[in-house]
Amino acid sequence: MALIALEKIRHTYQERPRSDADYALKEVTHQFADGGAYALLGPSGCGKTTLLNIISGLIQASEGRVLFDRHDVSAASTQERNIAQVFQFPVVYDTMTVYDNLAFPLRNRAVSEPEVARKVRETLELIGLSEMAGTRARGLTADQKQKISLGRGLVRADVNAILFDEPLTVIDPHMKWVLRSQLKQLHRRYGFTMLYVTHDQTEALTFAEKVVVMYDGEIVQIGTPAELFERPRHTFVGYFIGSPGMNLLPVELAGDEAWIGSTHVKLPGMPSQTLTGALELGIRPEFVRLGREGIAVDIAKVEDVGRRKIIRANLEGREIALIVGEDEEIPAEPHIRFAPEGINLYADSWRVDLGSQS
Ligand SMILES: Nc1ncnc2c1ncn2[C@@H]1O[C@H](COP(=O)(O)OP(=O)(O)OP(=O)(O)O)[C@@H](O)[C@H]1O
Repeated sequence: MALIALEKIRHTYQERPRSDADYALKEVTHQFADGGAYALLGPSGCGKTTLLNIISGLIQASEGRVLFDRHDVSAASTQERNIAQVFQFPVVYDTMTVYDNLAFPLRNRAVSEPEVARKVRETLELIGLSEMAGTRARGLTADQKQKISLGRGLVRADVNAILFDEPLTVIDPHMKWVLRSQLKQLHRRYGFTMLYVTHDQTEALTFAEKVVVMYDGEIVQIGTPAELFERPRHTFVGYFIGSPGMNLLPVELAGDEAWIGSTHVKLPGMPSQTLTGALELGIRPEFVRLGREGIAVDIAKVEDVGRRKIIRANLEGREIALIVGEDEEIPAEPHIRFAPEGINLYADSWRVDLGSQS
């Protein structure tokens, strides 16, 4: 396994890029620790696959360098980089048996047959295909074939990293959950460096130790699931992670008070910098309290979602989502309060340090 460093990586698919907007990746500098489990999370088109392919060597970046353990591999092929890659759709040899499909990458590297047998059996067990070792791949279902692809990625112990690009798309929901937990266990057991591309926050948050959130060709935040939830650095992270996402309300500032129309909210601290651009107060639905005191609101909608209720309230024409327990009573004259530890301030979409907060 290797430490993977990206230095000032930029990439464009256009021959004559004129501005930043022509770049699929605007500028990425980041180190993926040896043995780390990372998810690259972001909406369709934000540059996740481009970044993954630059790491694997399928694409050469227009600018910048890729280093594996401090060696410059920018010009090296995927094979030279010794990377295993699992794609969204199965890549299997139809005429081979399930066993031979998994043995193939090992035999290619002249691994001894007893070792091939040991590794293949172990991997078959992991992906739940032991019973099918002797079956030809041709007749298998799409999700069985994808399990073979996963197995082929996992069978080699000597790779520098395993890269997954939305590998569970074709797998049914229950098996998705099983495989995700198995990947996590495998990471704990063998310490592979794993990078996992997804646009699904549940997948990212359950798989990864660190989540790399991408938006419009840039990394906007790298953090643990708790950090992304508690302190989103960018409004996109607040909105994209969480269900429902963070409430974002345009505000005007007067000292340590934020004004939402004619309503004011005391901030937990004073901004430590001069602010420019549009200001927004961000608060997750989990930190909005419902009661008989505070800011008067109208309730527009109540949704029952299992053990909690999502309430959509209306404050001076702006919608605010809040989450309450399933048995919590909705007062006849509802009011809300913002828990101070949940209040964030954003200037031009970036989080402002409020002194007292971490
Ligand atoms: N081969 C290509 N030629 C031209 N443009 C491309 C090519 N591949 C990707 N792009 C563009 O680059 C941008 C980033 O695409 P990329 O596939 O990396 O995003 P993504 O986050 O992986 O999205 P998805 O989840 O839909 O795969 C998009 O605007 C896309 O249209």
